[in-house]
Amino acid sequence: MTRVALTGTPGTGKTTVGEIVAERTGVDVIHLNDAIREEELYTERDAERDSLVTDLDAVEEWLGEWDGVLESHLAHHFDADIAVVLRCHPEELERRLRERGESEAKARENAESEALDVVLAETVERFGGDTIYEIDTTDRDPEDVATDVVAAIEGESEPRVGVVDFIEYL
Ligand SMILES: Nc1ncnc2c1ncn2[C@@H]1O[C@H](COP(=O)(O)OP(=O)(O)O)[C@@H](O)[C@H]1O
Repeated sequence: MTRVALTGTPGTGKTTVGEIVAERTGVDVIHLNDAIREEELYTERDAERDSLVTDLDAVEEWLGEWDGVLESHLAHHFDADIAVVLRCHPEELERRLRERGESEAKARENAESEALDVVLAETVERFGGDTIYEIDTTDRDPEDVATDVVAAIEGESEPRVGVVDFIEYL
C-alpha cells in the first residue's frame, strides 16, 4: 500500500467518499481533521473563526511511516505517493455546506476558494502534475466518486489535472 492524500475544498465530499473507500477496500483511512482535535495536533485555537491552527510538523511526526488514505482539506500538505483532489461546482458546494449547517459566510468563502482552484494549485505546487487525480463530484453520487478514487489508488486510471473550470462563478 501507499499513502494517498485525499484533499479538496470543504464540502467536496472527502469524508463521505473516504468512508465508502474504506468500506469497499479495507484500506486504512484517517480523517485528519478529527485526529487533529483528538490528538491535539494544533498550536492554538482561533476563537474568531472557531477553528484550530494545525501544527503541520506535529501531524507529520504523528503520521510517521503510516500508509493509507489521509482525508482532509489539509492532506496535500503532507508527503504522499499520490494526491486525489475532489472538486465541486461552487454553487453546488455552497448548497452542500449550507445543508450541512455551515454559516452563509463560511459556505460562500469556501465556494470562492473552490472557484479559484486554491487547493488544486497548492496540490500541484507540492506534487507536480504526474501524481494528481482531479475528480469532479458535481451532480455525481458519492458511490460513483468512490469508484474513481479506488481506481486511482489501485493504479487503474491515469493522473489528470485541469478537468474543471469554475472561474465564471466569481
Ligand atoms: N457527491 C455528493 N453529492 C451530493 N452531496 C454530497 C456528495 N458528497 C457529499 N455530499 C454531502 O455534502 C456535504 C459535505 O460532504 P463531506 O463528505 O462532509 O465533505 P468534506 O469532507 O469534503 O467537507 C455532506 O452533507 C454530504 O452528505
